[in-house]
Amino acid sequence: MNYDLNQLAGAQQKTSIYSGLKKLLQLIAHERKNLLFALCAILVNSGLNLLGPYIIGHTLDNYVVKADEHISSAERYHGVLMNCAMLLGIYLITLVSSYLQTRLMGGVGQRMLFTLRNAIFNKLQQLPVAFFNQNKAGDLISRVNNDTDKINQFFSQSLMQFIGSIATMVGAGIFLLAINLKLGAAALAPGLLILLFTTVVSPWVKRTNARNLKSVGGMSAEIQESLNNFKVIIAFNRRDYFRKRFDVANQQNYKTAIGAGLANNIFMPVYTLFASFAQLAVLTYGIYLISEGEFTVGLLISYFSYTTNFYNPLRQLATLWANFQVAMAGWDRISQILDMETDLATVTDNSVNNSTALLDFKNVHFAYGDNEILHNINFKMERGKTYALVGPTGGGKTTTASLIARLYDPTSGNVLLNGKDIRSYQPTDRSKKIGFILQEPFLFTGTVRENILYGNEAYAGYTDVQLEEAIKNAGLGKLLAMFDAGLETQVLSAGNSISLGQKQLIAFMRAVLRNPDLLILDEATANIDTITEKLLSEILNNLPQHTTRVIIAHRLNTIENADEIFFVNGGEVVRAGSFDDAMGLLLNNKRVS
Ligand SMILES: Nc1ncnc2c1ncn2[C@@H]1O[C@H](COP(=O)(O)OP(=O)(O)OP(=O)(O)O)[C@@H](O)[C@H]1O
Repeated sequence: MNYDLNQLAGAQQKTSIYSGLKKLLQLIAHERKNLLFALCAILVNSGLNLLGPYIIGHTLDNYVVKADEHISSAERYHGVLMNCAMLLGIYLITLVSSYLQTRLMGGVGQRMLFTLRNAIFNKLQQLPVAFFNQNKAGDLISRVNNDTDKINQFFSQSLMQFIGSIATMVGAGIFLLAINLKLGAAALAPGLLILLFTTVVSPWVKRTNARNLKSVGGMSAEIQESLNNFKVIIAFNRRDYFRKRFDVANQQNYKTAIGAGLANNIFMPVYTLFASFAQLAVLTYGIYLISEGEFTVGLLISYFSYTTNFYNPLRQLATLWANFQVAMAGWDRISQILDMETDLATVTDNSVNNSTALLDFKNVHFAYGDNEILHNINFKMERGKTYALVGPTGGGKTTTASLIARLYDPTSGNVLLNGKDIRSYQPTDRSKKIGFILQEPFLFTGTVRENILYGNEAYAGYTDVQLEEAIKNAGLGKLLAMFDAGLETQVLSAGNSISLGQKQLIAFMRAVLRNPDLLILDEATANIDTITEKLLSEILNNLPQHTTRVIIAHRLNTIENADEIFFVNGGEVVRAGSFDDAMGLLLNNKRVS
C-alpha cells in the first residue's frame, strides 16, 4: 500500500474549501458555545460600527446644513451633544465586545491546536510500519508543528475578523442600497469585480502555499536526517555533501516562500484599486444627484463612510483570505495524515482452523511494493520451543520476523497465532503475546526503570524494591546489576549515556518481564560480549515452559541450543532440523559444491 504523503498530495489537494472547513469545524464541535458567544460579540461590534456614519449624517443634515428655523441654537447644540454622547456610548460598547471576541477566540485557537496535535499524534500511533518507512520524520514533525500552527493562527486571529469584516460589509452594503438604490449600485459595482478576481486567483494562491509548506517539510526532513546522523557525517567527512543537500532544500524553500509571499500579497493592491474606483463613483454620481435635488450633503458624507466601511473590510479580507488559503493548505497536509487508512485493521476470523501450533504460516507471500521478498512460505512453530532463523544478509529474516509480530501483513496467505488469524487480534492483545527485541532498540530519555516499565504497565505501581524483586524472579537480576545506578541509571534516547549493548540489555529485560508467549530476538545480542551473551542464553533457557523463542543471529554460538533452525534465503524459508542437522546439511552442501 502506498503511504507516501508527498505522492498522495496531488490527489488530496482537491478537497473543496467547503468540505475542508466542514471537517475542520467538526474537530472543534465542542467549542460551539464559545464560537457562538464570539460570533454574537462580533455581530454587535459590526452592527454598532455601522450606526456611527448614519448618526453623523443625520446630525449634519438636521442640526447643521438645513437646520429648522424653529429650533433655537441652544436646542441645536443640545441635539448635537446628545448624538455625540450616543456615538461615545456606541464606541465604548464596541471596545468591550471586541475585547471579548479576541479573548474567546484566542482560547479557541489554542485548544484547537491542542486537539489537532493530539488527533494527528494518535493517528500516527495507529499507522503501520510501512507508513514510517515511506515518510521522513522531519516532514511529519513539520506537519504536526508548523501546519497545525498555521491553522491556529487563522482561528485565533483571523476567523472572527473574517466574520466581522463580512458582517460589516454586508451591513454597509444594505445601508448603501437602502439610502439610495442607484448610488448604492454604483458604489458596490467594483465589489463584483473584486469577487471575480478573488475566485480566479484563489486556487493559485492555495497551490503556491501548499508548495511552500511542502518545501518547509522537506527542509525539516533534511535537518532531521543530518542531525540524526551527525557522527557518520563527521566520520566519513560528508559535511560538504550534506551542506550541499541542505543548500538545495533551502534554495527550494526560499523560492517557494518568495512565491507564496507574492501570492499572498496580490489581493491587497488590487482591492485598494477597486475601492478607490468606488469612492470616485460615489463622489461624481453623488454630486450629480445633489445637484438634481435627489440627495443631501449629510447623506453623501454618510455614504463616503459606508463606502469605506464596505471596502476597508474587503481590503482586510484580502489579507485574511490569504491567511485562510495558508491555513487550508496546512489543513490539506494534516488531513492527508488523518485520512490515512491503516491496512493493518483488525479483521474478524470466523474460519475453523485445526492448527494446534503457536504460530502457523500458510502460503504466505510478502512484497515491499512490487518486490516480492517471500514466496509461498509454510512453516509451524510449536509452544515452548526455540527456533533460529539463519541465512545471508538481505535473505528475509527480519521480514519473516516482522510478519510474525504483525508489523506488516502478508500480500497473500495467512499467519495464524494460536490457530487464529493474527489480524483478528486487537493490537493490545497481540503485543501482550509477542515480545520483539530489535538490533537497535528504541529507548526513551529517562531512567532504566522508566524504560523497563514502558509496555509493562502491570508493574507501574511497584516500588523500586518490588520491581527489583520481580526482575530477580524473572531471572534478570544479574543483568540489572550491570548498571551502576541500577534502576535509576540515566538513559538518553539519542545520546551516548550508555552503550548499544547496554541498551540491548534494557530492551531484553523489558521484553522478558512482559512474559510473552513468543519472544523474537532480531540480532538482539550482536553488540553484547560473549560472557554476557551466555548469561542471556541461560535466561532464555529458563523462560517459562510455554514461551516460544525465535532468534535471528549470525553468530553460531547464539543458535546452538535451538530446537529447530530455518534457512531464510531467496524468498524461501526451509526447515533445517536441529543445530547439528543444519551443520551437517551445510557441510554436505559445501562438499557437493
Ligand atoms: N522497508 C523495506 N522496504 C523495501 N525493501 C526492504 C525493506 N526492508 C527490507 N527490504 C528488502 O527486503 C529484503 C530482505 O530484507 P531483510 O531485512 O528481511 O533481510 P535479513 O535477512 O533480515 O537481512 P540482515 O541479515 O542484513 O538483517 C532485502 O532485499 C531488503 O533490501
